Amino acid sequence: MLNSSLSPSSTELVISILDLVLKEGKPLDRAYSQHFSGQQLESTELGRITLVTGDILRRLNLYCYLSDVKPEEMSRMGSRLLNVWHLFNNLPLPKMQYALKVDEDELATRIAAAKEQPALWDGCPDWLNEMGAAQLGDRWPAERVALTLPAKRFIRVNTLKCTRDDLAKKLRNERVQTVEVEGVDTALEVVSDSALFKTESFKKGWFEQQDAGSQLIASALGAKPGMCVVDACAGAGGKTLSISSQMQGKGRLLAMDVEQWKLDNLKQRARRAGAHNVETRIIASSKTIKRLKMTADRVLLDVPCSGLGVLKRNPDAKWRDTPERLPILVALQKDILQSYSRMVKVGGMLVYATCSIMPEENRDQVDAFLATNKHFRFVEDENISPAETGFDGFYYAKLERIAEA
Ligand SMILES: C[S@@+](CC[C@H](N)C(=O)[O-])C[C@H]1O[C@@H](n2cnc3c(N)ncnc32)[C@H](O)[C@@H]1O
Repeated sequence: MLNSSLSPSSTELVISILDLVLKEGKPLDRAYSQHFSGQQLESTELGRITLVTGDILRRLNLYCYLSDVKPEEMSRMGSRLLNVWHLFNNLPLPKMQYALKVDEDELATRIAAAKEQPALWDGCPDWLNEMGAAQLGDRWPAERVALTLPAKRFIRVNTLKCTRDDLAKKLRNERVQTVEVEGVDTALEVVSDSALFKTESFKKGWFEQQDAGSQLIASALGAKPGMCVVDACAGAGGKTLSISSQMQGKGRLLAMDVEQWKLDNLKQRARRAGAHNVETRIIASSKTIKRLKMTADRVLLDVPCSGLGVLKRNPDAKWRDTPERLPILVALQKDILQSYSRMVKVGGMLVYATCSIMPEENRDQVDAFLATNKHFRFVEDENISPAETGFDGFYYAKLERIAEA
């Protein structure tokens, strides 16, 4: 947490960002770019602003309750919420020109009352608390707490260009301190407060920012040089680039998605990373998939999901989302799994993955698929738990195709 108060101008900036996210529904990353572009802010000050904004969004209902401010009232009442945030974190009040006062006795009463309500204390909306408890039972409270913590910064070494040791040394020379992540060979955790994307190492494509859990999914695919691999929900290619490294840039790696702008972004990243075996293809209709019937040694289905495993990185999502979205996503995941699994050849492997911790999107989907697709066999699965690992939350299951149909 901070060891000194925010400056008045940074406090105002936090309030404006919160207003944009909570009143106008802007995703947090876009609200940041809208407010930061054109500002001459030091990277440490940027870090402090994002830290406070992120913490407020991770426990928004708690801070709203403590300050008696509604989320949609930020522009008018946000100064009181920011004052409460400072007091709650044992910091002197920021010296804002105009700020609503806080009654400290009332605040103490509200803190005591909030401590009695675990979901409120952990910044969890009621619908999510009910869903988590229903789906995860005893495991939910620990996950709820873990999703309230700040996300760690992980990077993935691009083994097409360097080793993990080379990268750690080079970053040290650029004043970025890292530590190795146990159990994830390609990951480093960034432990200094440095501007990563301005480093030479980044410009040369030596690393990508990627959560350690996400790196585990790409390696579960077990792609090898010379194979034919399809990453069918590739997005902007976080996992595609990781897979290309595993393949040492040799063989065919087809990255597909329904959104062309994401694939365009992926192409740029692949160029910087030297991932020359990546080919992109838009999924225009079911024919795109049919044409690839039983051609792939490996297929990754990193399906669209609720994102409920990555809430510490995207805390704004839990205040925008509703429980009604889940069944729609579950139906889409089911369709994708059924239809895209056709691309796997006999003896080939399918990895189904999500960035959710909810069984309904994970093991339940896999069990339902296996019940009607006897030509696939279950190999293994893993729940990557934020509470147990400190990573974001993910799930993957590995399925082998054992017959034509
Ligand atoms: C979880 S994201 C993928 C993230 C990406 N694999 C990565 O590591 O950066 C899911 C992706 O699925 C895509 N998608 C949505 N519907 C799809 C469909 N019917 N077929 C293929 N991809 C789809 C979305 O555009 C999104 O990019």
